[in-house]
Formats: sequence, structure tokens, C-alpha cells
Amino acid sequence: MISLQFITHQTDKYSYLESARMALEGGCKWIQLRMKEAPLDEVEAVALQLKPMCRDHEAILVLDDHVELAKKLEVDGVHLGKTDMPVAEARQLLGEAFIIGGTANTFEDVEMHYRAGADYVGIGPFRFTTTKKNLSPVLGLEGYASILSDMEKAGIKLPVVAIGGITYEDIPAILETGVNGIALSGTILNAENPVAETRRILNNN
Ligand SMILES: Cc1ncc(COP(=O)(O)OP(=O)(O)O)c(N)n1
Ligand SMILES: Cc1ncsc1CCOP(=O)(O)O
Ligand SMILES: [Mg+2]
Repeated sequence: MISLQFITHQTDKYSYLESARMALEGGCKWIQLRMKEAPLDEVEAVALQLKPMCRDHEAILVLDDHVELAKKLEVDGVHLGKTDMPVAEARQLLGEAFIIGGTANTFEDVEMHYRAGADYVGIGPFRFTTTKKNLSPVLGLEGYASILSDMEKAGIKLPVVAIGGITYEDIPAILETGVNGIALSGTILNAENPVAETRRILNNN
């Protein structure tokens, strides 16, 4: 079964919490609570509801961006990008027990996160997506192959999660490049039945 990280999103049909609930029901064991434009108190309110749901499903819960909140709520970790708190600073604040992920679009980004002590890197985008604004350049399969080859040459062993516009059909070829996991949002939430789609993705990969 693949390592699948579900990225929460709010749609016309689903709230952030409902999106996570469906992924958990479909068997996903890793949820990232990403509420991009929401005020901190709203993120906290949803995280407080989501934490016991993740615990009941034996799933990991990481927060996008919010290091102090992750510490306060004692969730499992955070995911940090270029404009967020640097990974090294987050590590100082959170200690070794928390999972810290960093965003990368180039080998240099990976190297930086590796040196700073990240536990994994989210490399993307694989292709264009409307789920995130201000996207970095699209990587495609060649981009992953190239970054993973550079990592190998440099002796950098760090779990890689591919992200950005990924669909069910893309997953086998992306995994072939050597990435360790896949992060998905839209392809699950746009499916007719997101619970069944999560199951299909997990059972066939
Ligand atoms: C697994 C994973 N990879 C990359 C990202 C992107 O994070 P970031 O660059 O901080 O952008 P925002 O998600 O905060 O808009 C991610 N969230 N998760
Ligand atoms: C958070 C994030 N970072 C790069 S692409 C992306 C969005 C992923 O969502 P989707 O699977 O809907 O493209
Ligand atoms: Mg961020």
C-alpha cells in the first residue's frame, strides 16, 4: 500500500473537516490540515475536532504552516514551505518527536531541508493545480527522476512525497521514479465518492 498524505481542502460540497473525514474513512493514515486563508482560531477549532478522528483511525496529523499551533495542540507535526518558519527553527521549537516536512522544487531545496533536519520533503508540483496559488515550476516525471538522482549522488536519504495535480492514473509512473509517497487533494475530493476513491488509490498502489 502506498504512503498517502491527504491534503485538506474546502470545496462547494465539503468542509475542511469533512474532506479529512472522508479520506480517513477511505483508509488514509496521514492527514495534512491545510486551511490556507483561514484565521488561526478557525484552524485551531478544526484541528481540535480532527485530532481525535485521526487518533481513532491511527492516522498521523500534520498542520500546514502553523508551528506554534502544532506544538500547542500536540499534533504529530507540521509541513513548512519557503515562506514559512525555517525547518531548523521549527525543529528547535518542536524537538525531535514532531514530524517536520519541507517543500522542495529543486535539488537545492531538498539539500537545504535535509541539512536543517527535515523528516521528509514534499516535492512538487508534479503538474499544474488550482489547489495552490503561486505554484513553483511544474516538475513532471523528469523533474522527480532528476532530483532523486541528485539526491542519490549526494548520499541524501530523505523520504520524498510527490505533490501537485496528481491523479490515480499518474501514481504508478510517479512511484517508478523512486518517490516514497504521494500527497493528494483534488483528485480525491472531485471524485464522485471520495471515500471509495481513497480506497481505490490505496488498494491499487
Ligand atoms: C506534502 C506537501 N508538500 C508541499 C506542500 C506545499 O507547502 P508550501 O510550499 O508551504 O505551500 P502551502 O501548502 O503552505 O500553500 C505541502 N503543503 N505539502
Ligand atoms: C499544497 C500543494 N503544494 C504544491 S501543489 C499543492 C496542492 C495539492 O493539491 P492537488 O492534489 O489538488 O493538486
Ligand atoms: Mg506553507
